[in-house]
Amino acid sequence: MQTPIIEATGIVKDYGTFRALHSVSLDVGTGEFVALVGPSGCGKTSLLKIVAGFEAPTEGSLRIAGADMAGVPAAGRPTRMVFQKLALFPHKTVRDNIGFPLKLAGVPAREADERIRAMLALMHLDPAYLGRYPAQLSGGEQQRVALARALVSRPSVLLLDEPMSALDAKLKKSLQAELKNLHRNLGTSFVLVTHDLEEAMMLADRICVMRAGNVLQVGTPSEIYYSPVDAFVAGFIGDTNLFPVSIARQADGSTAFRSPAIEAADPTVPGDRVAPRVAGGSALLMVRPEAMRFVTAGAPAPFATLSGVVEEFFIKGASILYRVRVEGHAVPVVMDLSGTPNLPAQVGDAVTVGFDRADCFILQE
Ligand SMILES: Nc1ncnc2c1ncn2[C@@H]1O[C@H](COP(=O)(O)OP(=O)(O)OP(=O)(O)O)[C@@H](O)[C@H]1O
Repeated sequence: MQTPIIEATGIVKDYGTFRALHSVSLDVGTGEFVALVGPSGCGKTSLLKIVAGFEAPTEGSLRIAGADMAGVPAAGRPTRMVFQKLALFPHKTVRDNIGFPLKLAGVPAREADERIRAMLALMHLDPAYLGRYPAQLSGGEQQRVALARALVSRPSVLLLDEPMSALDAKLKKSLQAELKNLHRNLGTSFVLVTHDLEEAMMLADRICVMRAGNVLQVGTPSEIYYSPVDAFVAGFIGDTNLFPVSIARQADGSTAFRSPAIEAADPTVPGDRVAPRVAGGSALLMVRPEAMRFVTAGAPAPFATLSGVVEEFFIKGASILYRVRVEGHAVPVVMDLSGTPNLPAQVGDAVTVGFDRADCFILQE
């Protein structure tokens, strides 16, 4: 990570007797894009509001750009926040909405006009919109105006609280692309709260997974997806296979596993394919659905196999999702379609499913 712009250390937040954040620590690098994800009520918005200065932490320290933020009001911080629910002034035009922070800062009219127009162009909004009121814009356009207003004062950090959740799928896609471009071009650090995991994976340099007021894991999308710290993170970030196994750690750092459903000549995985907290005894063997394949005659033998019967399948455009019943469990298998209409298996077919050692990861139950 580059030099941190945000350093949140041991942040506790109590609302009355309810503790919403339990000693949360998170650093965000200068120019970095971090997504906060986690189930509803886990404390994402509380953390964002503490960074923005809309809530004070009960305990802990927050530094932004090296300065302690204790007692610094929201307006005095180098941060701006964009909310899920639009916070545009309904009775002000687009020009006055975007220009509002500049007016507060006493920026001369001519410079303000130039900056407002530059923001409009950056957000791909027509200058003819300057005289319109928010109600005369689509939801996506309103969010672009809200982004323009947040960015016009050139903050070091942009805080985004589910800015796209009220938009339809198509608008959402275009605004996501816009955000990615903005981030690339501006050098501003972004912290995005989102429920949409695909969005987090697509946009963020690092993802912070929270649960019940705690940070469970912070990592790149690939670390979170392929090396989750526990079964909760694994299941939260995408569909996955979690096979119950009994394990024994070996002297050389590798781990041997046993499962009645899985056949393998040498059932061991290297130490780097085991989550740090895993001890011995029972554990879960994770294999992502797209790392599983049907075993066919003549193809190289996989590391391990399971036998079952195809229960159902769904064609999802370029790929196909199979659910294979193995000893009472439905095992998801996702494969790319080869471009032919011939499917690799039909419902009711007996199949052998295989996967490679490099695609295994062992987690605590
Ligand atoms: N002002 C408040 N007073 C009392 N409790 C609050 C207040 N704000 C939030 N909470 C509680 O704190 C917890 C965390 O809320 P927060 O809004 O930070 O969660 P979240 O992860 O952003 O949730 P969501 O994804 O649903 O927006 C929740 O249980 C919520 O009910």
